[in-house]
Amino acid sequence: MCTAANYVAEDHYFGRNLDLEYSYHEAVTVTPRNFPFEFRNVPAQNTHHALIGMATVADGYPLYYDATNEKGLSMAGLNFPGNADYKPVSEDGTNIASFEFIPWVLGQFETVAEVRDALADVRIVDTAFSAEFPPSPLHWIISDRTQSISVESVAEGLKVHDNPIQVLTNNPTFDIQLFNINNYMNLSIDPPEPHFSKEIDFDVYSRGLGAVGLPGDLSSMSRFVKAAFTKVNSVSGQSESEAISQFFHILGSVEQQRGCVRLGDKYEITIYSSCCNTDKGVYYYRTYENSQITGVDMHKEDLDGTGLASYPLVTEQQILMKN
Ligand SMILES: C[C@H](CCC(=O)NCCS(=O)(=O)O)[C@H]1CC[C@H]2[C@@H]3[C@H](O)C[C@@H]4C[C@H](O)CC[C@]4(C)[C@H]3C[C@H](O)[C@]12C
Repeated sequence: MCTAANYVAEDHYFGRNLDLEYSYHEAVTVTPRNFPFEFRNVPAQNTHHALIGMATVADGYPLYYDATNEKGLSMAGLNFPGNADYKPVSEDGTNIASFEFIPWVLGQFETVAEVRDALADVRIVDTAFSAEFPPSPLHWIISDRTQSISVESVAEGLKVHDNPIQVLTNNPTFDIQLFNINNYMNLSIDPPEPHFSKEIDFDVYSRGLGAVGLPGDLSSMSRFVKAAFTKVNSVSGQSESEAISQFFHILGSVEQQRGCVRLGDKYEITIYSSCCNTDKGVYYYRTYENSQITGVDMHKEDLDGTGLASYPLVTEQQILMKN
């Protein structure tokens, strides 16, 4: 399971939890403007926007999980098993393999509106990157400072949904996730007013009673509601430190603790949580065992270069002893 969110304080932030029971040796990876982005069925982008995000680099190619470009456009792929349906390559339209979708979008566009227009012609195709990396069943959230869309390649074709909550989790399809929010419209950050009955003397005995009924389990639909409630009600100061802290708390509201979701002999955990300041091009992350925030600044790299810069995750706990 995974959760992604888009958030605006003074600056614009985008990030995600990657929830999984294993790792693909992901690293924070900067792709500079002149790294040649090759695509299997459409022309290469030899010059493009620079990107920063989390990727597995395979055969010199950045397989991005989530990324932001230097214009602030951001995108994340989340598991969508049983629903993702990629198509065979066809003569017409723009055929983009699932593993190419993030670089193809972030390489050339600046806003969600531009992406939405371009997607009218796009087919997500079932081409594998390699035998080792077959297509993963994904759907995507694409965000800029003002709006988000969810993109789903399903049996009926490519669906582009407005995402007014600006959160994405996993199954089911996004239209159902959004409809399900209706069931929680009574939740509130304020103390509840008794509507149950005039005959009963209710006692507001605890803080937080306005949100009784907010799901706390780790299923995808529940995480969507929990992350949505936390994010849309989030209040943070405008400083970088306050905004990042708040963003990690939003993701923390739906993180996975080892032991709560069993998958055979393993447990799903939040491998990393990320928060990219898309205005400044700084990618922050924490890992399951490293609660310290680590950052990589794309503007410290040679963005006019041709080579990838990849920073393996710092996964060891950093403890500040005071005596
Ligand atoms: C599994 C990851 C998503 C995490 C997630 O949503 N888990 C929930 C599981 S579930 O809902 O409960 O089933 C996804 C996100 C990005 C994916 C990776 C990226 O797409 C980059 C490459 C793409 C290649 O085609 C496959 C390997 C891969 C390296 C992908 C492996 C895997 O599918 C990743 C890591």
